[in-house]
Amino acid sequence: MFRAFHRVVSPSLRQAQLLSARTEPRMSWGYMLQLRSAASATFRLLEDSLEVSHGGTPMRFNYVWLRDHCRSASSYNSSTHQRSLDTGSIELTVRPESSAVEDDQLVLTWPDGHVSKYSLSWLAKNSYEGRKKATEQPRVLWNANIYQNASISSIKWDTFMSCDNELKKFLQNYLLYGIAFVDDVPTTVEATEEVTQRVSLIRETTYGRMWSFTSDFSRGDTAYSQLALDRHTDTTYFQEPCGIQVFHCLRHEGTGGRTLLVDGFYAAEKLRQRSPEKFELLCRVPIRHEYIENTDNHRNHMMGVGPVLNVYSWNNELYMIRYNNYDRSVINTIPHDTVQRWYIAHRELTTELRRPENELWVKLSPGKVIFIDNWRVLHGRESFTGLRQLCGCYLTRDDVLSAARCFGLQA
Ligand SMILES: C[N+](C)(C)CCCC[C@H](N)C(=O)O
Ligand SMILES: O=C(O)CCC(=O)C(=O)O
Ligand SMILES: [Fe+2]
Repeated sequence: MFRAFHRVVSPSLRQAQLLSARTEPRMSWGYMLQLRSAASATFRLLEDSLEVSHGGTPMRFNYVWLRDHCRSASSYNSSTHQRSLDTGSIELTVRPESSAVEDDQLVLTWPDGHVSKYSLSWLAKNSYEGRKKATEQPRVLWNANIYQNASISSIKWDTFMSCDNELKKFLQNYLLYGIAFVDDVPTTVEATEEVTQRVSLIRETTYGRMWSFTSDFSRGDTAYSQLALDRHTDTTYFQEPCGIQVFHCLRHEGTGGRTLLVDGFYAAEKLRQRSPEKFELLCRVPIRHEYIENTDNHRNHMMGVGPVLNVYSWNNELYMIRYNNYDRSVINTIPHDTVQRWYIAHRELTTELRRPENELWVKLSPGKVIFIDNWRVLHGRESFTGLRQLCGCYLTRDDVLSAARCFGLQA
């Protein structure tokens, strides 16, 4: 917080300070407010924005933005956390008529007399310059060793269902690693449904709400066979791929059938380090995925378009990988010279994803429910023999993240 004295620099002094300003943008009007305190900050009113220097990089706040983000009672309803102000009514050339510092707040008075107040901590937290350097979601990227050495304590059904602290612990694991387990779950579809509803809402898809399947070819997809499945993310053919995949193996009388898990972000970050331009290409080139099903009971034609790697534009942080070589459709969204470069980049990512040291193999035994971040962690399976029954569902990502945030976790 900044409880401070301030000093309004007189217009004659302003010129001098202007000249001494190093590489800062031209300040053609306004004046400087100086705050001296433990957290000292300097405010400068520039042509089109307010500049706040506080510690490191100066932060710039556009004037329309400042008016738009006014938290006064007439501009913002703090009980619904919604904006009341009509942004369309703000003059796009608006500038504060005067400014002052009172207590912990920067006070701007607009030409129509409206007064807006902003605390330094609020400005710092909401600046672009701050977000650019910050991480949206802290994660521990892993290969098999890293994950195993983390020795994450197991979460048990009983306490998970009754104790909020266990749920919080589970969500923390899930956010950090992109996978989390609940053990000792009764081996029924109903109990699996209950355990997932503790976390989020179920996302109903063409496969149903809760699904339970065996290798009976009941659907037109390789998942419904005994064949091995290479690492992939699911529902790449949705415009928004499902956020979370839940698996519970209710029974398996036979051999094989282990589950393969690979942290897609670990592999992608390796690619970013080794070949930034290949990483960048995979972020930029849109690829189509498709699911075409034409069986007696099911007719579907799904299509989703998006790059293999997705990063936030402001901080380049990865937030989604779409990787499914089975469901990837015809590439016709890029010119031929880019196609070759895309295959090279895709090959290097594939090589990373296939390194044996990155593979975490687990045998899902009845009672063990796994939650997989389908935007980050790839899954696959070993071929198997015998009767194997797997149930599970997809969850909505928004609701999982919301649950985590309500516990105060960063998500
Ligand atoms: C999970 N469940 C068996 C219901 C569906 C499997 C979907 C398989 C599809 N190829 C994909 O990867 O999205
Ligand atoms: O059978 C398995 O273990 C998983 C199959 C699969 O990839 C899926 O259902 O999405
Ligand atoms: Fe899958």
